[in-house]
Amino acid sequence: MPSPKASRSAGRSGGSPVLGSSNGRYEFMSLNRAPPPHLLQRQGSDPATARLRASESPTRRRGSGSSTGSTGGQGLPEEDSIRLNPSIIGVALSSLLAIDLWLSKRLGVCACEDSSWGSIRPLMKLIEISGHGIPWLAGTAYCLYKSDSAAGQEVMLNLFVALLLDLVLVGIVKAVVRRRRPAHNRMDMFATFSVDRYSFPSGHATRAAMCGRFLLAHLVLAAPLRVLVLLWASMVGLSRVLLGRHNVTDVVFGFWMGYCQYNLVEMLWLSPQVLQGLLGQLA
Ligand SMILES: CC(C)=CCC/C(C)=C/CC/C(C)=C/COP(=O)(O)O
Repeated sequence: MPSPKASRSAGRSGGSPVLGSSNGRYEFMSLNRAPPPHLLQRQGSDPATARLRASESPTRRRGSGSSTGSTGGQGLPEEDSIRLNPSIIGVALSSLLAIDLWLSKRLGVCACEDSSWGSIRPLMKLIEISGHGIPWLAGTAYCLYKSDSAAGQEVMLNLFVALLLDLVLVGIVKAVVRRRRPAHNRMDMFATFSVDRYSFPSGHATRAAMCGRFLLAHLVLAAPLRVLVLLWASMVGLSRVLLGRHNVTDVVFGFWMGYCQYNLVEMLWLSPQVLQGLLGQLA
């Protein structure tokens, strides 16, 4: 008389779904266990699964052939189940990057004058300049010089330091990641550093997010102006993709990085006492 286990196996080979039911109950396959042969056969016929399996570690591929024999189907060694995860993360990352490249190319509608939205390229370039480091540094230095209140000087000096910090941090990440700008970008940007040939993250997006938060937190602005700040920051980010300067992920990460940079600025905030010391040393 066949054992219940044997009859379940027989039922499966008779065409039950991959993660289907036997005796009316669903079964789920552990990632740590080698799949039964009938599942391997099915997976091999599915191109997506075949790609997944091809990216598995050699150890796992070796193991899947012998594990039922050597371990009696009890499972693979711990190290093998750990190695499976990076391959899944790898597939997820490559898919995200493929979507990113495809979407960014489609959205790069102002990349040159004869692009589909090429007529608004000058407007996008104006928005680009509004988020550039030089006008921000020059404007902040001017306000610092003109400010006659201690509170105003404190805010402007901290904004100036924040802008310098942003340039340094973005420069470091760009130099480490070294992601090329999109192929459809025309490198006709105003005043760039050598690291600015790299695109990850968008320096304009980090600046827009950080300065946007800074202005909202430290300037007393009426509601329409607060909305304008948010709109400006969003437009700076969007214009990077429309101009073909960046991929979408460069801008999304840039916004996140700028948001976090503002937290850092708050932590490192230069107090009036420190300021007086600094100004005293300068004088
Ligand atoms: C005083 C001083 C060191 C000024 C340097 C300002 C400068 C050249 C900033 C670079 C701004 C820039 C072109 C960033 C690149 O932005 P992405 O959004 O294209 O990454």
